[in-house]
Parts: sequence; C-alpha cells; structure tokens
Amino acid sequence: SKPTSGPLPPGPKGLPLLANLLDLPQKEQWRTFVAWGRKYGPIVHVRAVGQSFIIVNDAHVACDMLDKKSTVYSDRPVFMMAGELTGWKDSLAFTRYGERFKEYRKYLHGVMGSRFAIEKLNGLFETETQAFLKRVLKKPEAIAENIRDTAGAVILQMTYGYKPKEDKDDIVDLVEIALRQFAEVTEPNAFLVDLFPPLQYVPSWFPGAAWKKKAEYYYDTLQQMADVPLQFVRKQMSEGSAPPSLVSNLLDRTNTPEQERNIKWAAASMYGGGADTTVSAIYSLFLAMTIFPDVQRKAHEEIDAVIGNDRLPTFADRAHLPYVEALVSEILRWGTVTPLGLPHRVSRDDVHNGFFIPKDAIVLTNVKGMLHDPDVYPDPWNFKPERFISAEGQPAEQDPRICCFGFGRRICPGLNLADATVWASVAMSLAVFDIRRKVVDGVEIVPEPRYEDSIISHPSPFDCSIKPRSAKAEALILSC
Ligand code: HEM
Repeated sequence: SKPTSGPLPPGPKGLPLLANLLDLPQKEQWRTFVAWGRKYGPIVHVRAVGQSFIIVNDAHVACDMLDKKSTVYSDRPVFMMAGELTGWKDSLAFTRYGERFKEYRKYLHGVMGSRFAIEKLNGLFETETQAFLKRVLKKPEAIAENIRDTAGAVILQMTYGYKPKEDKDDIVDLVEIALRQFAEVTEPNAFLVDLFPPLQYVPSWFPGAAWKKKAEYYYDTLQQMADVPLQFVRKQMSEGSAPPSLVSNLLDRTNTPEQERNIKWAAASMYGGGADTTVSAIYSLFLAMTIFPDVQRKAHEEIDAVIGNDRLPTFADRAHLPYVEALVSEILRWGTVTPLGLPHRVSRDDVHNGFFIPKDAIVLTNVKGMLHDPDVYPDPWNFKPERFISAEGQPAEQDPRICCFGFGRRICPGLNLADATVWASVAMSLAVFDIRRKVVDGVEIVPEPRYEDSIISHPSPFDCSIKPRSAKAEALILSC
C-alpha cells in the first residue's frame, strides 16, 4: 500500500516567529530557488507565516507530481489582493478547482483546445501578422506597442468577434488598464494583505488603507473589462450581425444565469491569460535577434532558400522551416515568459518521493530555473536554436514545452494559440525585416537581456533598429 507519511522535504530552516518569511526572496525569486535546489534537492519545503511552500526545480519531478497526480495538484491558492479584492478570482487562472473551473476550460477548449480548432484560425493569425508588419514598418520604434496591439486584435476577434480600431480603441485601452493593474497587484509580496489576510476587513477610509481604495477601484475596472465587450456581442447578436466567436457561439443557446456568468468570465480569461504572455515571447524575438545576429542570419538564409523573396511564409510552410521552428522553441526557453509558472495548491495530503506534501501547501514550479539548468541546456544563456535540432549522434535538447506552459489540469489552455501566433510572428517578421543593434556615435549598443520581475515577465525596454531587408521586402509588406 502507498505510504501515508514521511518527513517534509528539506529546505531552509525558519526563524522562530516569522517562520521563513525573511528568507523568502523579494526579487528574482527563481534564482534563490535554484540555489536552494542545489543545496536541498529537486523538492524543497519552506514555511512562511504559517503557509507551506513546495518548490520544484526539476521538470521531470514537476511532471511526476503535477501531471501524473493532477487530481491532487490542480487547485489554486487564494490571492487576497489580486483574487479576492480586485476580483480576478472570477477569471480561470484564479478559480479554485471545481465545477466552474471545468466549465471555463470546456469553453476555452472549444475555441483553441486542439490543433484542428486552431488551424481554422490560421487565416486570422496570418492577416493580423501582416497588419503587424505594416505597423512595424510605419513605426519601428514602437515595437512593444505594435506587438501588444496585434496580440490584442487576435484575442478580441477570437473571443468577441471584435476588430479594434487601428489607432485608438476604447476596449483595447480598457483591457490595457486592467492588465497593468493586474501586474501591480501580483507583484511578489507587494501587498501586506496577502501575508495577513485579516487585513481584508479593514475599511477603505481607515488611515493607511489606501491599498483598499485601490482594490475597489481596480475591481470596477475589471468588471468593465468583462462587461463592455460582452455587451458589444449582445448588441451585434440582436442586430443579427455577430461574426462567429467564442462568446457568440456560446451565447447562442439558452443559457442559465450561471452559464452566462461563466461565459463572460471564460471570455475575460482569454485576455487575461493570452495578451501579455505572447507579447512577452514576441518581444523576446526582437531582443534575441538584436543580441545574436548570427541566429538571425541563419533564419534569413533558411527563409530565403525555402520561400524565396516573392511572398511571405504561411502556415503551409511551417514543416519546411526547421530552423525557424527551433527558433520558436528557443524563444520559449531563453525568454521564459512565466518564471515560476502559476502556483498550484495541494488538495489533500500526499507523499511524493518519500516526502510528505501537506494539504493546502502551495507548489511553485521554478520554470525559469528548469529552462536554464546547465545540465539540461548546456550554455543556457546563449540563444542557440540548434540545441533543438538533432544532429548525428547528438539528440535534441529537451523541448521547453515540457514545462513552459505549466502542468496537470491547469496546463495553459492557450498553448496551441500561443504556438501558432509566435510562429507566425517569427517566420513573417524575419522574412522581411532586418533587426539590428542601434549605433550611437559609431558604436553598436548590445542590449542586456534583462527581464521584468513579475508573474508574466517581459524583456525590459531596449533599443534596436528594424528595417525592411530590401526594397522588395518593403513592397511585399505594403502589398498585403
Ligand atoms: C507564450 C505564451 C504563453 C505561455 C508561456 C503561457 C504559460 C502559461 C502557464 C505557465 C500557465 C499556468 C499553468 C499552470 O498553472 O500550471 C498558463 C495558464 C493559463 N494560460 Fe497561458 N501561456 C501562454 C499563452 C496563452 C494564451 C495565448 C492564452 C489564451 C488566449 C492563455 C491562457 C491561459 C489561461 C486562461 C490560463 C489559466 C489556466 C487555469 O488556471 O486553468 N495562455 N499559461
């Protein structure tokens, strides 16, 4: 029979009163977790203010726990500020494991859960990536904004059949504000209420409770973010002009109020989960190409040899561009989008590899550590797509998708969409653009590969120059 007890996994020892709160790093937690992993092994236990945290540093161990025992490891912790007080608890990523969770996942699966569902959207991805190339040609210095607008346009069309206006769009602006607020409330340990939940009962007029006012204000923004596009679809449906979309397909039927609520929040979860993540990956493409010109040269060569210069690549070319394919994998690895994945919560006591894993412990997967482990990825800070191409006598290194999209029943529901949109951005951008270092006073400036420290981590802003590769490339962009 299975063992039912054992010692807790090893980890840093606590201070008597605060437990390990002071040991918990505030910045770049993943680096400290790697150090703990080296000292204590792949499963580390640490306690902070009465809460057990289990930190997993090895992708295979994480799969054994979170994939294979997914009924035990698929709940989420309660986030006081971001979840309860500002209302993100209604979105899929923050929803506890249960009936609502299953219904949200079913809705999202319908629109992007299989290759087949995603292939139906290839036309949309190609058209929107063409629009992206035009935006970059016109305003190369606004690259981050251009990436963001494109990701937003794809998701709003899939989810609501809503095509944002080119220059300034009210719904895009609303979503942007809500996402910025989300980033603020999910910064590690930014709000004391996350450590001391009873603070949630402090009234907002109380001296020193400005954070509570902030939470109320952010709550309103989020409700608008979920309501406004839904009203747009309802209006279009009543006029008989709603294009197919996640929401219009689901609202078509006779829904109970609970179902309507779930449709609304499943839809809002698309934006919450999908916009910022692919944005980070595509921004990493531009960063990596600026730092590693040889990689770009090889991608250019492959595209020129396979596609030529008279047309843009399409999804039909995907299987014929192995270097571009490997480049996509290397972006997902090198530019890790979610350094610690999302936290999972343990639903019942478990024993894993002889260690006791208590119910309600929070499991943190050190995805960035896993994807930069020199034993798995030699020379991990080097951007080297070749690592994913097997050569004679040399197998390819481990696919980053083993951990970059998370685990178990919580695995990213948007992974096919992410894969397709990142591929289109890489293949089509490199077909026509030359991404170079900025030259200041005759000196090339090599950007530092720095990333912002948050749940969804973006490259810090950097300078680069983006120009069409030739007059023909420019004409190609303008003609599509
Ligand atoms: C490169 C792009 C992306 C990466 C690296 C990524 C990564 C992740 C990760 C690590 C998780 C947490 C999984 C876990 O808890 O174990 C997650 C969850 C999620 N992702 Fe993604 N994601 C990406 C793109 C997308 C896209 C395009 C969408 C949708 C349009 C999306 C929607 C979601 C949602 C809704 C969740 C919450 C799932 C749940 O809690 O059950 N993601 N993603």
